[in-house]
Amino acid sequence: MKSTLMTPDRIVAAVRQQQQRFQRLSDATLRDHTDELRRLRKSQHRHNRSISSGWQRWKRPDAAEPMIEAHGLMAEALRRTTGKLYYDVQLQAGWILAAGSIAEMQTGEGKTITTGLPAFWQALAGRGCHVSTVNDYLARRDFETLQPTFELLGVGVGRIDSEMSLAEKRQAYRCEVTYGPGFEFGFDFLRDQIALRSAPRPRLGMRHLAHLRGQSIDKPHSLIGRPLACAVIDEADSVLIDEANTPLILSGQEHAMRQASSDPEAYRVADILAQELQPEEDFSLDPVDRKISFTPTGWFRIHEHFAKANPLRLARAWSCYVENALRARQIFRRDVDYVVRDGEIQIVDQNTGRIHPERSWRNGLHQAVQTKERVAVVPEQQTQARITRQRFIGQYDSICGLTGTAQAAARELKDFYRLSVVSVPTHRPCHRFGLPSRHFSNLQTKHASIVAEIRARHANGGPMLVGTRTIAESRTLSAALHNCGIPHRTLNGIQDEAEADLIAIAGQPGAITIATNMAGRGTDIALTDASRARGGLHVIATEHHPCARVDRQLIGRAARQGDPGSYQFFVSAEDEIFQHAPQLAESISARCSGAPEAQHDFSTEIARLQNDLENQAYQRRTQLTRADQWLDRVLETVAKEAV
Ligand SMILES: Nc1ncnc2c1ncn2[C@@H]1O[C@H](COP(=O)(O)OP(=O)(O)OP(=O)(O)O)[C@@H](O)[C@H]1O
Repeated sequence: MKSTLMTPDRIVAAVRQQQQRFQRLSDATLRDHTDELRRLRKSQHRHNRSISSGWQRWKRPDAAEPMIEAHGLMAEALRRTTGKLYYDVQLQAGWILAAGSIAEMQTGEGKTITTGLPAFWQALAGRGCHVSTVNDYLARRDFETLQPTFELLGVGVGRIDSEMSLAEKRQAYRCEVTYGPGFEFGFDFLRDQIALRSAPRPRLGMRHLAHLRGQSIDKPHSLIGRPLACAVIDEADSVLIDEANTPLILSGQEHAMRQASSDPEAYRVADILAQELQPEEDFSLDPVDRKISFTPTGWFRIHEHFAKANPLRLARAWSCYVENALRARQIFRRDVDYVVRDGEIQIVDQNTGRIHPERSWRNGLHQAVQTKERVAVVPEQQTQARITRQRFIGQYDSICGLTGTAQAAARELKDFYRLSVVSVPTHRPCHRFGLPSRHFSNLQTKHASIVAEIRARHANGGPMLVGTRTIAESRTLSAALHNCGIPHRTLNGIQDEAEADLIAIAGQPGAITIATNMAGRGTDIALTDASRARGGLHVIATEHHPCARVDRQLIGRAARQGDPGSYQFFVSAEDEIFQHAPQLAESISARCSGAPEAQHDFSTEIARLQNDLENQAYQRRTQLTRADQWLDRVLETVAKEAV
């Protein structure tokens, strides 16, 4: 007997059929259809039938019908507003997402417009849908792309960013679809938790009484968002996996803390001592875990010095000041971990390459770095609320996501978020061409070879993207190109030009763009016919990232949508990744003896190293989750005992 379940082909054919039907209707009639679907979705939700319960459920034709109609409407609205027709693979991915799974779509396959399909479907349920991206730039770009489409269908759409006032944000959250960077949704959630905590509690039994009367107890007026219903997460592996180790922390200044810890003299004295302490003799340094351990001699010197620190107002043990000062001097590097701008220390996010002026390190470390850099020491901030990303994501009733690099993280997505990954084929065959990696003994020879390579390729006139790990390296290469008179542009967060303007010209013939990880994910470099004819975008990756997915995202800037494109890695034994594998660094150096470049390919060994590092990171995240779950159980027990 033939199966009646909806297969990807049937789904696509059914959506196309709906779209054809809608093509004959006016914009106003499309809005009427949206209203009808809205009523249906809301009533389904009231009867608790509509929450995504997995991909399989939506393969049943009866369940699938409203979703097919919704996707047909969205497809027609997209055509009218942007002139684009969803590709079959995008409709398949939209379906996977709307059914609550992760869709793996290769880089450049058009995830931006695909997010519109699940967002529209979820918005119809009337509880708000967040479309979460990794940064402000992508949130704005994606919002601007789909705003006219949603508006044509009469769906309210808004956007949040960290610069907005609370009133502007409240307005954006009232919309049916809200775009924003994932971390900002998290911070607003924390702000609301603080507001709820400080609001007067209703008297015992009032909530129950109000419920019986069909009333609701008013929430504090200061709330920014509304209960978290659904999130469509772009670059899902970055948000759900890579950032899972970094909790969201909302800080503020409190009087007592300010009094105790803002004494710049304490940081200054600690900084002087940190410069006197000797490695090995007084302390040892673990660059991988970024930890300092003091030797007995070191402890003696710290306590000896304490006499000088004694009259100062200290917020914590004196040794913590010295340890922070040492970490600031030995581990935290300017133009790598932070930049100094406008008289401030501004943190660089190591995953995204973006600079975050609003962030600060905690427990006195930020002040230690300020002291080292001789900028004004600002009062220490105190944690007001914190939440791990996993716990925050768990607050949504349903989530789905998409990324070009999901399969490599499939086990973790299943274990931690109960999300399945479904791979979607590419729209056109991919023509990305990888050149053999090149290996050097030291940074200097590697940089010289990169410059020589750029110069040689520049003659051909194809556009180039040079992806660096750090701002410092982007500056080094930029200076070298400048000395050779090779015109180029730099995208590293401290450039003068606007990011969108730089991206807009990066695909033109002869364009050379040196960029940190800022351009590593989500960035769409559009080619011209002339640059296609010269082989498309060529990506030079100047270093391997510990996480292979990040490397794949970078090379995924080339050869998108069936365009030609190529990439090549340049590796040196002094690259940061080899801090985790000194023997491998030695092997590379040994193979270079007598020559600047190794005549051996180390790609397999490097892939193995990345795999090991990913496993270690996975273990760390598992521990964090277990600690979180343990905390949940403790809180639950305490709450039960209190009743
Ligand atoms: N259906 C379509 N018709 C025409 N052009 C499309 C279509 N879908 C996507 N594009 C174009 O393809 C390019 C890549 O799209 P987009 O940046 O959304 O890809 P992506 O999958 O998000 O990439 P990344 O993996 O790098 O984040 C864009 O220029 C976009 O306009």
